[in-house]
Amino acid sequence: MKNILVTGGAGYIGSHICLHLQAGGFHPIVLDNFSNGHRDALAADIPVIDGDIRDQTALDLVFERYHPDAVIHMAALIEAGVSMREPARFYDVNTHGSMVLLDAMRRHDCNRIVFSSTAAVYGNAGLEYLDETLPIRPESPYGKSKAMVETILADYASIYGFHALALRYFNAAGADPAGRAGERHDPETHLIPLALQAAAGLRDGMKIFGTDYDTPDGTCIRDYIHVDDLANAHIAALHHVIGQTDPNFDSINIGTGDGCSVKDIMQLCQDVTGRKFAVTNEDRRDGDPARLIANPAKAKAVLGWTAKYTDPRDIIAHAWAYFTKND
Ligand SMILES: NC(=O)c1ccc[n+]([C@@H]2O[C@H](COP(=O)([O-])OP(=O)(O)OC[C@H]3O[C@@H](n4cnc5c(N)ncnc54)[C@H](O)[C@@H]3O)[C@@H](O)[C@H]2O)c1
Ligand SMILES: O=c1ccn([C@@H]2O[C@H](COP(=O)(O)OP(=O)(O)O[C@H]3O[C@H](CO)[C@@H](O)[C@H](O)[C@H]3O)[C@@H](O)[C@H]2O)c(=O)[nH]1
Repeated sequence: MKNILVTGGAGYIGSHICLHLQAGGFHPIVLDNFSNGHRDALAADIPVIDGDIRDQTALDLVFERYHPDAVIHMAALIEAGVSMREPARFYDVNTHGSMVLLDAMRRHDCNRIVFSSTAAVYGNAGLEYLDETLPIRPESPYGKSKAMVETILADYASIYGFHALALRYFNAAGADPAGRAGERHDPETHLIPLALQAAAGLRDGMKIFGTDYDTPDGTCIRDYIHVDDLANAHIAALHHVIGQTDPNFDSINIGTGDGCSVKDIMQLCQDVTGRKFAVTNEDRRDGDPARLIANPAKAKAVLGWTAKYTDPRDIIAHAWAYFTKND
């Protein structure tokens, strides 16, 4: 059984990936500093180290004890909007933290890594679909902090012989279809969980950040990808980097290929939950690209992966089921 170090594994996406790793015959070991994660989001038999990716000593202990065969590196600060006000924290955790981790991997002869990148690296490309051949132009320090890690990984592949794959996720949403895990950010900033809180009467209503974008209804468009599909993509990615003979770096989009506007999501959340809530228009949020929709063809070609959940109603329904069970 292969040992897989999952940094940030106690977070939203990480906890779903751990479920899939265990089901897929891997042995996850989680390193998380619990700045945004939950111990009870993980099965009791998963070793969990409460530590920071910027802490060389903590990393040395983990590598010496568990000798991971590969790393899934998810630990990061995640909110593009916050990064517009506090860039230093994002470069420190996301970029510098990744370098400390990569150097621990080198010290301990572990050179296979799947990295959580983001659609935010594309910025405002002005195109209908985004594919991996486009030049990247991130708008926010968050997107830039991730783009820098992609650049570093490319050099570590060509110079140090790493096998590295960056998965550029579009907007993760939903919850484990069996209800074992879900999204629990506090404070919450993501669109769908906030709308579900509004549907449940836990907040007064929803604000739409920007209605004057160059999109059909004026609100931002995103490609919402089910967290269960995202977790499956990681299993495929892991098999890919573990099976690779020659060192390599590559970036692959993980999305559905379809987009929903903020207004679409407001309506769908009210339809799926059967509850109405107030929606008001606000100014734009800094750092938001108008439109992010994946061309998912490369994921299919290279990893044999495609999204199973293509109807956003299913994504919202799973998130709502988890929310109503746990709140
Ligand atoms: N949620 C999305 O839509 C989305 C989209 C694209 C990319 N991503 C990327 O996916 C990854 C996971 O995102 P998420 O939504 O699950 O976020 P999350 O905040 O739920 O998970 C991140 C985890 O990393 C941990 N962490 C943060 N800083 C750390 C540090 N210095 N050392 C150790 N652990 C640390 C947090 O405690 C948390 O458990 C992130 O890298 C994020 O940038 C997320
Ligand atoms: O109360 C709200 C919250 C969000 N939005 C809008 O909804 C869209 C989606 O926002 P959000 O759910 O916060 O996600 P993103 O800012 O698109 O970022 C997510 O998706 C990115 C990939 O596209 C990841 O890299 C990030 O980590 C992840 O937070 C954006 O246009 C926001 O302006 C609102 O209008 N009102």
